[in-house]
Amino acid sequence: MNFYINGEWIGEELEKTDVYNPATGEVVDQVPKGGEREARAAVDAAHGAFPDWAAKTAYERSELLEKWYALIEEHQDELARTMTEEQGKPLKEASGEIAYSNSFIKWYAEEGKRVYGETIPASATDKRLFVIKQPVGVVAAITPWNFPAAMITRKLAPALAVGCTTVLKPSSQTPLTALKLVELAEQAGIPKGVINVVTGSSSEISEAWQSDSRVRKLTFTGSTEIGKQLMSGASETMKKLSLELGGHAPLIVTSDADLDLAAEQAVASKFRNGGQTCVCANRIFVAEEIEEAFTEKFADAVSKLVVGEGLNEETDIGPLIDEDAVEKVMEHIKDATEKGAKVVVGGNRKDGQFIEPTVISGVTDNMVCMKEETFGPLAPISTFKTEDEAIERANATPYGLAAYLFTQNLTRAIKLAEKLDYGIVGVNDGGPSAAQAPFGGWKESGLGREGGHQGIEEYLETKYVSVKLS
Ligand SMILES: NC(=O)c1ccc[n+]([C@@H]2O[C@H](COP(=O)([O-])OP(=O)(O)OC[C@H]3O[C@@H](n4cnc5c(N)ncnc54)[C@H](O)[C@@H]3O)[C@@H](O)[C@H]2O)c1
Ligand SMILES: O=C[C@H](O)CS(=O)(=O)O
Repeated sequence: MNFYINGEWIGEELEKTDVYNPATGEVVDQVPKGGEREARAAVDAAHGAFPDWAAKTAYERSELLEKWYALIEEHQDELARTMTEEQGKPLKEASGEIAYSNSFIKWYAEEGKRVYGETIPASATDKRLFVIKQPVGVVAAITPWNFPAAMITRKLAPALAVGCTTVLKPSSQTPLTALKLVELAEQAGIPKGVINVVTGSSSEISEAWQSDSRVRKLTFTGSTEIGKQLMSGASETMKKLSLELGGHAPLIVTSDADLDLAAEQAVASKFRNGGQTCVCANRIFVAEEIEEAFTEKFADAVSKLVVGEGLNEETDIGPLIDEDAVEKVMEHIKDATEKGAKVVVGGNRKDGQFIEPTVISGVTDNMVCMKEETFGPLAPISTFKTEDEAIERANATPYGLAAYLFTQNLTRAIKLAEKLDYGIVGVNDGGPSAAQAPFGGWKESGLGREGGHQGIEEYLETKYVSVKLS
């Protein structure tokens, strides 16, 4: 597949990069290896298209987003298959992600029509004070491999809804889903230059965009390490920033939790996308008096998860994205067991890039898996004696994206949720993410929000207008 700049599919003449199927190692397709020249051409296109796109009414832009939404619905199966082939997640999850990604388009097609300003009572009779909201301008978006559709529409939908134009660099490991989404945007009639996609050298492309003063917003989803680099680069031209970064979610099971629900939701949170999800439960804290009962239920459910190629209907756990990811998970397991943790389920690497869904118990905070984002199918269980201990340990991390809490006591739920230093807290809910709600992290998990009415503010500038009457 080629990439898309100013309404043209180009890149045929460029060197190509292979896109691999992580389940089989086979080459699925190739994409052009773009660089600085293509990155600048994309900004030229977006900058040129901005005035006309911003001048449309929110209703006109909404109609085009709705057409895009309808085409994605129509092509959901094809998109899901493409995602599974390039990212590895089970087809049922890929279909779910397409629907989730499309929900952002639907939500922001409407939300764009509700960008309100305000009037402010003046302190002088000959003045009128107004606040208006205007689109930021050209937006650069850089996205990760683990959610090849949702991480893109979670940015493009609000940006387009308010009149911004965009340049996008998807992960070089999973560019095909992004390119197919943009094919459908073109078919929907979204004008040339409004969406531009470049595949290729991350550093060359992002450096070109960071240094270009015409790019007024950088929105990045990925690791905290890269996010910090981009934050620094964006400061050169004072771009608005949205950073959706790494997570290290605690999942706390209190003594009065519904253990069947807690086990079910812990499996859902931990093993979605094979654990390669920023809001996955990474550390499971269980009240010591119910450790045995919870671990039995949780381990029993984990032992039933089917590992295999994502295109097989019965698969629950697909491959990890690459060899580095496999080695990281196996290192976390090795480190923990060498320090005294016990393998309750799994623990072994299978052929290729597959790892058995793994549960370890007797975990202590000196183990690497309790300090670093594992990003794979490893569930470490550690016990706690008091709620204060659980909260203190849960918060003892530079990350602050998602946290989970299981209790049947409403007062306890509210009080503990308020004490967790995280941007997202699931109470008896392992899957809180939704287009209508603000998704984002505290501390080193990021800046800004995606989703909800908060998510549209990221693409708007506020302007205060003071009128002195004659
Ligand atoms: N908070 C969230 O919403 C969220 C969502 C998904 C993933 N993540 C995080 O992303 C990470 C996994 O994704 P990943 O491996 O793709 O992350 P990554 O940071 O390695 O890459 C993310 C994107 O940045 C690009 N990139 C890599 N190096 C770059 C550089 N030097 N300059 C500019 N761009 C560069 C990559 O090509 C990719 O497109 C995990 O830490 C996960 O927690 C966070
Ligand atoms: O991996 C990160 C995604 O943002 C997770 S979610 O699908 O939005 O919950």
